[in-house]
Amino acid sequence: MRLPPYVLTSAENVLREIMRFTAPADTTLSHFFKSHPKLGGRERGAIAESVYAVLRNKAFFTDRAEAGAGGATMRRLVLLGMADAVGIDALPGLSEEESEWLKRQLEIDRSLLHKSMRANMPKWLFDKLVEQYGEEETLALADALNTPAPLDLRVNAMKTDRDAVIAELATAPIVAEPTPFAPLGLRLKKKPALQNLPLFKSGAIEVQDEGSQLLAQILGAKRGEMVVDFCAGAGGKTLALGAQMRNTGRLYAFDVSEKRLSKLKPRLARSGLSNVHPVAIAHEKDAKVKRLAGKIDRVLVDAPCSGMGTLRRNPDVKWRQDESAIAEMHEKQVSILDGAARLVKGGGRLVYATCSLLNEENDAVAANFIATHPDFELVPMSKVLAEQKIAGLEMGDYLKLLPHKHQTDGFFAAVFERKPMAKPAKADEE
Ligand SMILES: C[S@@+](CC[C@H](N)C(=O)[O-])C[C@H]1O[C@@H](n2cnc3c(N)ncnc32)[C@H](O)[C@@H]1O
Repeated sequence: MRLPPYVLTSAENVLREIMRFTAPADTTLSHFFKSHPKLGGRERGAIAESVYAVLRNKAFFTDRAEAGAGGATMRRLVLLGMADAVGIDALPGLSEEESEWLKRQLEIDRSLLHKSMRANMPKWLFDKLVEQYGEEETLALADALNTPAPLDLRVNAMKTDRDAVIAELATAPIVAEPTPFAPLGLRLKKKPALQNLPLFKSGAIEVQDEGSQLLAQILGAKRGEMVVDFCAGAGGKTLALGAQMRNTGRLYAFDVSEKRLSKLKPRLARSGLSNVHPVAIAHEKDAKVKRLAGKIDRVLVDAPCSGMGTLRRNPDVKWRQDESAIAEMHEKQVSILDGAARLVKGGGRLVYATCSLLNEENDAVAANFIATHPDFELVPMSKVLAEQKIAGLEMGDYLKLLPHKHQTDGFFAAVFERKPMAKPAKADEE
């Protein structure tokens, strides 16, 4: 069935705003939908999907749209996005010329394109990835990053188990399969609205990428421990950690953003957890952090990062940043990790994690930490995965999840253990 003609104009308007790259695409889209309450579900879906298709394919689509004759470039860009998202047959009011042009563009064999255009990335990012992964793997990685992510769920083990959730979803009917690595993960075949399901309202499920679930798991938080989620944000990993601790012990959720922490509150209420303590801090050296120095069993630093591992969901991120932003991130990450490390007690663990694919934000931060913190040692990821009984992931020192290999977002993690504190000498004790 064809979409109504105003869908194309709406998509054009919102895309024009998003392509100024002054705000995240999902924020602009959600403002747009709020101010256009009459748009129906199918129309909203088509607008959002076409905008994301343009952002994923921007290098190629812009080249094609600019080369096209007649009419405005922005309309051609939207036509390419819409055709990609919903198919040419659903597009309303195309002139014969537009229809022919669109068909020709969709028939282009993209494997013959220049490599960085095929990867649909800014050149600086493509070059960085090629340096790290080589050209062939970068293209495979780019293909995966330019494909929409599946919808993953985490089952809240405090409330139910995976088999029971699969059975209840099937009555909706929603098809879900266990994720390959995370023991509480489910992957859905489609992207149904979940908010009104009793499973969601009761906190039995949360939406969470399998990679994020694994990051929380490798912290290895146990019952009764003192744990800090240093960059908790809206608490995706906090909720997983709290359940892992079986709602015992004390789990501090720190973040510098009160706004993000406030989004944790309703999720906490649904989850049934009462061991979580959200704390807004001013910065990583805040007195609230210092007060807990040397007292914490496990600290997770899910650091702010470029987010290049999440391009399947946030394709605008690659167009909104440049190389200088990555260098700034590195400095910030080093400082946050240093601040968080003070919390860890002797024998305790510190996990540094990002959703970036770039060495500067990952290996380089971990290497800097080890070089400047002789009281910590690296725990090889192969050992951590074995401890957690996570099978099927071949890792060396670090966790490196890659969309084209593991079907997760791109994630990095390093685990450090603080050496036991030296006992005070006898004379000191006396
Ligand atoms: C990758 S996000 C965290 C996502 C979250 N852990 C989750 O699973 O949903 C990084 C977070 O770090 C926070 N942040 C930035 N600077 C910080 C700092 N100096 N100390 C603590 N948190 C910080 C940001 O506000 C942001 O919420």
